[in-house]
Amino acid sequence: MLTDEFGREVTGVRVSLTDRCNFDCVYCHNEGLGDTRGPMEPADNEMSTDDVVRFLEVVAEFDVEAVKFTGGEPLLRQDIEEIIARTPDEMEVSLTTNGSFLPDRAESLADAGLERVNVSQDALDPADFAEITKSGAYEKVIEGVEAALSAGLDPVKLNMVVFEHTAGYVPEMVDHVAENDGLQLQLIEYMPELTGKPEWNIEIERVHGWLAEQADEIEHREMHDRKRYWVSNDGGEGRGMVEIVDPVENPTFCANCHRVRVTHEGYLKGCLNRNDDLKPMGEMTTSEIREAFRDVVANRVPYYGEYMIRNDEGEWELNEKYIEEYAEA
Ligand SMILES: Nc1nc2c(ncn2[C@@H]2O[C@H](COP(=O)(O)OP(=O)(O)OP(=O)(O)O)[C@@H](O)[C@H]2O)c(=O)[nH]1
Ligand SMILES: C[S@@+](CC[C@H](N)C(=O)[O-])C[C@H]1O[C@@H](n2cnc3c(N)ncnc32)[C@H](O)[C@@H]1O
Ligand code: SF4
Ligand code: SF4
Repeated sequence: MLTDEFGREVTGVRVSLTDRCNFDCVYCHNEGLGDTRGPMEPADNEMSTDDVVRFLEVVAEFDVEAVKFTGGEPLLRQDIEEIIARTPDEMEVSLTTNGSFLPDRAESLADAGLERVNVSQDALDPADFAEITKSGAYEKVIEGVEAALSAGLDPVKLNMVVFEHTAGYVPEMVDHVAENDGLQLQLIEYMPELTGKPEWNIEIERVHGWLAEQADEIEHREMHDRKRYWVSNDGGEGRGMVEIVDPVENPTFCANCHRVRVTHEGYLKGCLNRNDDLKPMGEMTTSEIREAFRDVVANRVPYYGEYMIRNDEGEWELNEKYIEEYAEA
């Protein structure tokens, strides 16, 4: 297993399979790659099936235990079942999707070897949902979640970005997962770094505080040091798990980050928030990919706490000293 200079073992990879998407969510960071809008047809710049599989075979040699497929909308790729089926057996496979294609694909994805799925769902009302996602596919997403449960994917996590537009929907989403077996909720702190609009931020500590009052059990996940709250619904007959993903300005989160990313164009990327460490794998041989992966791991830094530091006024800013050293290396 490879470990970076900050003692962080790399146990997982996140592979973006496309930057195309059929939604246009107002908050979208597109895994650090900019706009998802554009043609929906397969694009020439996307990694081929074989290249994705080759990369996974290389990282399996380094004992990487898990792969997450994401995007853009990963289910716009028609070969994702093949990619999953060809993923090395020892790796856990998960997927993050907007859910709109799951009604037709959940079964084939599970048959191919998908174990679990995260579905983005920011609201329980079609009009609210449409306002955030700029999509009328609410019913498809609800059907998609049902299809994922019926296909045996476990758990099915609902991803909800908590920001100004959605903060008021948190209690009903918590009740929703408590009432429905097999569902979990991930409340994701809105990240303004790549999208602008810092005015949409809400204080995630208030959500932690509210959940701590509701919860009958609180756990810590090793990954990112995330907190998990077990909450019962209003009537007390259901119980659900709510995890908070709160990376922003959180050195503890970054200190427990164990993932390397790959862009849809096949660039290795050490951190969601950085684009200055990209390494293209396009023309590389397998042994060159091995070396490039070692390099990216060696150059990983916790984004908050090293690449970004607090200045004398207590504000976050780029650590010029670190960047100079990094540029010289
Ligand atoms: N800054 C940062 N944000 C992350 C990271 N991992 C997840 N997030 C945020 O959480 C969102 C949802 O993550 P998912 O792709 O559903 O997966 P996950 O929750 O990280 O992983 P699992 O819980 O293992 O399924 C991401 O798109 C990011 O906005 C990370 O390593 N760094
Ligand atoms: C970029 S999307 C890609 C996968 C798929 N299209 C989806 O929406 O689930 C992955 C996750 O990032 C989250 N996300 C996107 N922009 C974000 C932002 N600015 N802050 C926090 N999370 C964000 C989405 O809610 C989604 O759960
Ligand atoms: S569905 Fe996912 S990739 Fe598409 S716009 Fe929304 S968050 Fe971004
Ligand atoms: S270092 Fe921090 S910001 Fe970068 S990917 Fe890891 S957790 Fe996210």
